[in-house]
Amino acid sequence: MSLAFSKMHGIGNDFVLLDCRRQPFALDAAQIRALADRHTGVGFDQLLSVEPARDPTCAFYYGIWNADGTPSGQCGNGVRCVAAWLHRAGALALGEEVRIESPSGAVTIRVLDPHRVTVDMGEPQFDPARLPFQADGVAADYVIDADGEALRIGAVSMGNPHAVIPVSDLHASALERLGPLLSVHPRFAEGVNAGFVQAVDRGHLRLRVHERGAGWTLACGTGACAAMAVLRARGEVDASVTVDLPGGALQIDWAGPGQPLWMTGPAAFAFEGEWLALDATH
Ligand SMILES: N[C@@H](CCC[C@H](N)C(=O)O)C(=O)O
Repeated sequence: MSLAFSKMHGIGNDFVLLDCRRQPFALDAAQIRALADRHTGVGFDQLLSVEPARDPTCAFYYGIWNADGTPSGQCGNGVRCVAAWLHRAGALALGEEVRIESPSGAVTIRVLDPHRVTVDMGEPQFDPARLPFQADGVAADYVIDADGEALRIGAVSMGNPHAVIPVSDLHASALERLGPLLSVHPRFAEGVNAGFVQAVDRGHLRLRVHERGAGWTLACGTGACAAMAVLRARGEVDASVTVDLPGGALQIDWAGPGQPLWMTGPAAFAFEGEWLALDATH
């Protein structure tokens, strides 16, 4: 048996997207890892499925799995690709605002042009229990032990867990060690996406993210939302910020508590394909 797929990316964070609107998603973790293999499979940071909605107020549901086969609750670059894919499939008009359902709840999407999408990602959640992150209560920053080193981090959920670490040098060699170490830090019971952020000015950030389940990626959409939200909650950035990631830039807008956060950026098609090794993985 074979599996038809679309290969897409959002500023270099790459995806295999499956059309599961008529047949249910049926891959197990071993098959996801085989499909994710960049030498013997197709290769992706995340696998996305587009499925019928479970929530009647939403038009579709999308599932998210990391390259290591683990599920996630949210994917910022992925949801823009889902929106562009729905538009190309004729299921979403340009400019139409539609709610779609992620594993962590509904978001609202709008396709601005066939390759640019804006998304209401909901309100950032700072309660440590939402990540989950082991801490006594909500704080602007937390000190955690990373291999004997005391690190100051922010923690926020965008539907998935994020640690945000302000740094003065995004290319410091210590980050290569700290990213993988933080992603599996024991205070984050379900792992965490570790974002290292350098503030250029109040409207401009630079960011690198070591993603839970995928490693260093060229971009992380929820990571950009998380970095902006943490610095905005501290009063260090304005309500509209450009976040530069290794693969490109995202626009993040958040007025503050009680308001939704908007993420705007590109979504690109690479190719359509058919994976022929579906049965060979078992
Ligand atoms: N690349 C994504 C986030 C994907 C999921 C993440 N690795 C997790 O496990 O939560 C994005 O663009 O947000």
